[in-house]
Amino acid sequence: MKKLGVLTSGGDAPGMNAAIRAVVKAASHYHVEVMGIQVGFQGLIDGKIHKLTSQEVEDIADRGGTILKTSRSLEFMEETGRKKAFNRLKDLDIDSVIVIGGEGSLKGAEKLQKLGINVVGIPGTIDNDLAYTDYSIGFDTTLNTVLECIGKIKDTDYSHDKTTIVEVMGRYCGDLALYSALAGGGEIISTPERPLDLYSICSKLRLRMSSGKNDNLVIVTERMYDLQDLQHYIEKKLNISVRTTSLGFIQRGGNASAFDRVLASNMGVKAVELLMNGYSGLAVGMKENKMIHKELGCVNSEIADKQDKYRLLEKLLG
Ligand SMILES: Nc1ncnc2c1ncn2[C@@H]1O[C@H](COP(=O)(O)OP(=O)(O)OP(=O)(O)O)[C@@H](O)[C@H]1O
Ligand SMILES: O=P(O)(O)OC[C@H]1O[C@](O)(CO)[C@@H](O)[C@@H]1O
Ligand SMILES: [Mg+2]
Repeated sequence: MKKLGVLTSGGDAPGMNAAIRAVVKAASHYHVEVMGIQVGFQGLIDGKIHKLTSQEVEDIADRGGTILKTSRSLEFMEETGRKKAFNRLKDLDIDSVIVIGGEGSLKGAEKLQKLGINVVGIPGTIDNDLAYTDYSIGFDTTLNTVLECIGKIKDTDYSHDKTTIVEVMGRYCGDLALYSALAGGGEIISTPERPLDLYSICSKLRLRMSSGKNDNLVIVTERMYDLQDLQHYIEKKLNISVRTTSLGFIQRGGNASAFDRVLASNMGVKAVELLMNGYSGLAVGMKENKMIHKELGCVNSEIADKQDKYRLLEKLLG
């Protein structure tokens, strides 16, 4: 490896900074120069690239967001944009790039690799929607933020005997809702993997109310319902008053959890080591507590099997 570029892309995720730190530290261990590519693939196209020093990343492991900034680049989706990005790398003699981002970013990484750059991807997204890895960087921190918020909502729900609908992020993946419920943060959940229709949500609520539980938390993944319609439907059907909270961007910020920092550190170092050993076109991940790597082409098509987790949930929620 001659010179390494690193970028963050897609939604920011807590732990991305810890991954950047690990990449820079590991590269410096092998005496490889690292260039920080600002603002994701768009910054690469625009040439926003500077040398990243060990000093610059010394104190960033805990910080949420990404010091490199990020973007969703429409231009990189086009071949002409990607060609510009490729030329920027060639001009600066950067032969290898580490892409930290979600499933979209790893698709972008695969395309960059096909242009002849050595590329390794690191999964960084709060959505945890990459099936090849048990966890992506950011998911654990966000899950903890969601649980903290839900805990607060539950206090007021209990005091007023109220039902609340809480909408969490995840794009088309229900993991944030699923794991929140597994951790005791919700009694009724609806996710893209196991969607409930309005009628079923009311039936479940009715059952809980008939057993004397009048403060109930319905946790749903974003983009599944018009929240106002859902609230009004339940209110009318069950003759109760319902509150609705969409947790929004509070979920994406905040200091990275210890888990995410350690995961990011492992992944950052592993990505550099793969490149040092001549590998390319791979994404690093974690499966059953072990670091793994897979071909970028495969990671993008793998579908997650969540059966076990949903079976566990059935036993917990009854
Ligand atoms: N098929 C693709 N080809 C080339 N580039 C892509 C492709 N899909 C996504 N990208 C690039 O990756 C960027 C980020 O993708 P996306 O918006 O899907 O976020 P993500 O990486 O999945 O992260 P998150 O879901 O956490 O926000 C896109 O804006 C685009 O620049
Ligand atoms: O920041 P934006 O572009 O509004 O994206 C929001 C999306 O990003 C995520 O926070 C992370 O992918 C999703 O959960 C959410 O759907
Ligand atoms: Mg995504």
